[in-house]
Amino acid sequence: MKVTIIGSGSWGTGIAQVLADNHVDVTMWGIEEDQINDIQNNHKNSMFFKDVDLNPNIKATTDISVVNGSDVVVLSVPTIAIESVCKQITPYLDKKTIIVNTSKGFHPETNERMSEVIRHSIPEDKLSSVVSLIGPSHAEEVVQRILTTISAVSLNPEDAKTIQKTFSNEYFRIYTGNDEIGSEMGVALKNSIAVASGVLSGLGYGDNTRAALITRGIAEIIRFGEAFGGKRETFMGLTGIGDLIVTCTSPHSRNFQAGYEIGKANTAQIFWDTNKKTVEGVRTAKVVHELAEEKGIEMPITNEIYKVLYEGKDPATSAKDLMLRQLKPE
Ligand SMILES: NC(=O)C1=CN([C@@H]2O[C@H](COP(=O)(O)OP(=O)(O)OC[C@H]3O[C@@H](n4cnc5c(N)ncnc54)[C@H](O)[C@@H]3O)[C@@H](O)[C@H]2O)C=CC1
Ligand SMILES: O=C(CO)COP(=O)(O)O
Repeated sequence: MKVTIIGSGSWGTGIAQVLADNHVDVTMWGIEEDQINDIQNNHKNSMFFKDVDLNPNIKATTDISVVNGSDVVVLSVPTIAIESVCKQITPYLDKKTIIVNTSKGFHPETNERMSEVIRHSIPEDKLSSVVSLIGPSHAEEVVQRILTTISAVSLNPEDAKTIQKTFSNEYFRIYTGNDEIGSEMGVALKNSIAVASGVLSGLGYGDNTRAALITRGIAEIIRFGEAFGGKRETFMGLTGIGDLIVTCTSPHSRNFQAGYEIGKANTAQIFWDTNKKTVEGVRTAKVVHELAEEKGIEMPITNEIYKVLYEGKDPATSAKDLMLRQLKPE
């Protein structure tokens, strides 16, 4: 089995570590020469994981023709880059290939889910199917082989099983699923709630507040996901509540970190002025706000985060407004 990983960032490196540990022939492709050289020559990706030794069998290159002959191609770039990397790899796909999506969010203009974007960007004769490999998994922990479970979700059950077998080992356990809509909605929407979790911590609120946010957050994720065809039970699994918990509670989460700085400063301007990291929940809040308005879905937390990020509302007022909304039964 030959696997190529597109993207040499944080999650691509986590995935490569798992595959190399499983004795899979794995090569990372990336555009950042420093990172690629670091991985190939020093077996490190120091930009993201200073003190972590990578499996020395991970190969890395800036030559896109490495995609040739791959049985599986894993896409580990931010959602804004998915369509363009699909177009870049297409000439080098020489058979029906399983494309593994690991990105969490929506297309920046069409608002499509990631599997939809990939199916629209890669011709049918080069695509076996799309498998979304998603769930609660901070790369910082996976590279250190900390026990992790996530899901291989696909409309093609055979390809989902292939990915399950290829990635599973004693520290990385993969379940399979077929609710593509519910799973991809769950992992996308949790990022905006994680920004809100960081904001609340930055404002100085505590554990009661976070528990309230996670509980009411999953309620609005379910309302939104069901309206688009996701199954309710999916949101109770790894790609729903599982990913919501890890992102809302972990200091590793860049969504949480971004929210924390916004809460501490009591303004999102600090984010727009300084952020250089991949923070998917910010754009997702905009997409979800727009789609929810169109469909008339009640999304109070996401809407407040949208107002903080895009309308200059101060987070302290947002938090109070959420508490003082019309009272209702749970
Ligand atoms: N970091 C994590 O723990 C996890 C991240 N994810 C998801 O994975 C996706 C990628 O995130 P990270 O790896 O964390 O981001 P990152 O910022 O650490 O790395 C992104 C990589 O994509 C590359 N890239 C960006 N635009 C590109 C383009 N046009 N062509 C080629 N390469 C390009 C960058 O050079 C970089 O190597 C996101 O959607 C994120 O939500 C999912 C699970 C865990
Ligand atoms: O999706 C993730 C963990 O499951 C990573 O979260 P962040 O993008 O917030 O770091």
